[in-house]
Amino acid sequence: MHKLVLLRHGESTWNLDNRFTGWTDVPLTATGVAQAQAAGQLLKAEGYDFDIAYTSVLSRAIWTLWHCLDGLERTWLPIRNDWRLNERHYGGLQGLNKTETAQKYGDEQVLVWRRSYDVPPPPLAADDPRSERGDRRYAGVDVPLTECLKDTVARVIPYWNDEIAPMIKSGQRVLIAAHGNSLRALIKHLDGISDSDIVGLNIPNGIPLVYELDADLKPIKSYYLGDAEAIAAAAAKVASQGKSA
Ligand SMILES: O=C(O)[C@H](O)COP(=O)(O)O
Repeated sequence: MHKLVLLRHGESTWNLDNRFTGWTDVPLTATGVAQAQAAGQLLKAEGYDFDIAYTSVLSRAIWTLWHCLDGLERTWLPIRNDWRLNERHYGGLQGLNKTETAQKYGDEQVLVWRRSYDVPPPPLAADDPRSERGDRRYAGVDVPLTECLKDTVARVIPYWNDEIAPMIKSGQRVLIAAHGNSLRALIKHLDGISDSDIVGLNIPNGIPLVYELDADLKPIKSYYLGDAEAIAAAAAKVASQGKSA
């Protein structure tokens, strides 16, 4: 049996402001730092240890991983960064307030943009100053102008299959610090969640999610570490972020 731990980054400044973030590179808040440290300490207290960690190329996930590894007393572990673990690209919504967007376009439209499997938000124009094209960390990458979850699945799962899954199968204990929607993409794949049911999956910030996997990496069970009520409340809060009132 293998154990895989998934961790959504701690609260970011744009989580706090309730803004669509996507590939925008925003920092953690003090709360986000504390969540990441606490996640590491909790993992340590529960007896978890790791051999390698994966994260995206976005600072909020990277710092979450660093603080978590600090809490775990494992700052020396090897880390692999890859853009394919980045948050889903939120297109022209990046930077907009989620409540204001719902007031303008309606709750239903915002739910479609946030949670539908195959409807992307409106794209950024290629010359929009918000575009990450030209950012040197993406040299050689066909930087998207928007993505639906299906597009995110199409980059996360090849990375999982080619890089992370073989590592786990070889016996390495893996920690992944990533983002709400890149983790939703991975969880959809692991748990075989349908395109319609994935709409209801919301991942709270900074709480370790453990997957127990069989030899073929099929989930045996999965669970968050920590207080179940607080975790359910945090997930419900994420779900409601795109509502007009
Ligand atoms: O990119 C963002 O805005 C968040 O990290 C995830 O947002 P969502 O829960 O609205 O998809």
